[in-house]
Order: sequence, then C-alpha cells, then structure tokens
Amino acid sequence: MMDMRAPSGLRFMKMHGLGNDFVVIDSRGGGAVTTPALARALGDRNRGVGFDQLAEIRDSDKADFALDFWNSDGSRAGACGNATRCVSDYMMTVLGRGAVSLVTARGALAALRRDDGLVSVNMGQPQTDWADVPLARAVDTLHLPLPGDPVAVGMGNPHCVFFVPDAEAVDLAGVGRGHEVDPLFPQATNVEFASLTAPDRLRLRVWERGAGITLACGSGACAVAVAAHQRGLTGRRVVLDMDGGALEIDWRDDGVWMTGPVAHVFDGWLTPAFLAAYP
Ligand SMILES: N[C@@H](CCC[C@H](N)C(=O)O)C(=O)O
Repeated sequence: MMDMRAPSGLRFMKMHGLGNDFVVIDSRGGGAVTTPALARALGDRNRGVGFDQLAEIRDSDKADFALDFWNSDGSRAGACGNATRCVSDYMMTVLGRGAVSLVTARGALAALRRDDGLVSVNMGQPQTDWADVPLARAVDTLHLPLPGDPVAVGMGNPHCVFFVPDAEAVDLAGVGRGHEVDPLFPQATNVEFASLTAPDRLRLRVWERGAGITLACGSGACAVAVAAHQRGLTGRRVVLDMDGGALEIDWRDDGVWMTGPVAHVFDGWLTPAFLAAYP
C-alpha cells in the first residue's frame, strides 16, 4: 500500500484566477520537466489533473523567478496573466515579500499583493504593430480586414478583439475555433467578444488559443482594455466582467496593470507511472 505520508513522483499545485485554472510545477533548483506530451496528458480533465494552462516555475538570474506557460492542448503560450498573478502570489509567500519580479517569454514583469489581498501584475506595454502581434501581413491592427471589424493586440500573445452589442448573444463555442485559426494570425490567436456595459466597464467572453472557452483570461482582459481605449470607447481604467468574475485593468505609462483574486486550491503528486507514460 502507498504511504501517503511519503509521496513520491512530482509535486504540483492547483491554482486558479477567476476560474481560469492552472497546474503549477515548481522546478526551481532542477531542470524543466514539462514536455508537450506531459502538458497534454496532464491537461486532460478525465485522465490527468485538468487545467486551462500549466505554468512551470524556473530559476532566473535576472529576476526572482522565470515562468513558462503551456496550454491544455500541449502548445506553448508566451503569456498568461492569471497564472502570473497566481504564481506571483505563491512566490511572494515563499520569499516573504509583498512584491516580486519575474521573467516570461515576453520579458521582465513585476507583480505585487495589494492591501486588500488582490494580486496585480504589470503585463508590459501592448503590442499594436502588426508584425509584433504577430499578423501575417501589414494591416491596420485597429481595424482588421475581417468580418466584424476586430482589433488585434499583442500582450506577449496574440488577441483578436470583437466589440459586439451583446457578448452574451455570441455563439462562442460555434465561432471560437474558426477565429482562433484565422490565417491572418500565423501563430493562431485568442479571441475576445466584448460589449460596453458602462463608461468604464465591459462584459467579456473569451475563446482561448489552445484551450477553448475559459472562465477568464488575464491577457485577454488587458487586450480588450487596450483595444477599447484605442477605439475611443473607454478611458485607460476599466473593469472586465468575465464568466468567472471581474478583473481591474489600468493601462498606465509603465504598462498594462491587471488586478484580481487568486486561489491556491490543493497540492498533489504525479505518480512515477504517470510521468513515465508521458516523457
Ligand atoms: N489564460 C491566460 C492566457 C493563456 C494563454 C493563451 N491561451 C495563449 O495561447 O496565448 C491569461 O490569463 O492570460
């Protein structure tokens, strides 16, 4: 019988930000362990643990830690705002601090815990040039040549933002995948449908690249806030109401700040047998 007091295998943490859920592996002090096959297997909600994204914490000589992101289909993601907030909160506890620095594929980021317990991350400046999103050819990112007149914004990952009269009425499951793989986005894209509900508030529903419909998307919320301001719909500070709850976005001179709740739900151990099956 397995001794539950002395688990073997690989430890993981299960976290979420507004229901956007994550498996987090802390690989500091060792080598990276995630492969596309392991991410896909772990992301399976029936045969694995299940998650929208996997985040792997690694050592960094430039910041407190580095973070790599994987989607549940096994693909890599350059940014994940909600996982960044969750892992930063964990690292602030580990390091006994109220603020941390980190490095992701997009570069150096900073996070802090506010007095009200909510966690903020500076996601950096948005990428509004077509080549940086990236798009397949030179077009106006504020008015893409696609039906629905969407906006393209990069937040370290690509976003295609549609402003619609009523986000609730969109058949997200029906149209999401088609937009995700639109040839204008050579690396595919996250897809957002947003409607203005107040001068500083939007309702947002998200189809994520590599994960499908999720309850919330941090980088998506940032992209929508940037697009809404660029289109003259809002100021620089807005609240985004998603299926899993609300995020505050503030596009400041030093970058796009995102603030919201985080949750560390449980820890577990991946068995040696599971790990051996998905090298
Ligand atoms: N949930 C995330 C975004 C995750 C990455 C995305 N699916 C991609 O492939 O770019 C967030 O909170 O930002």
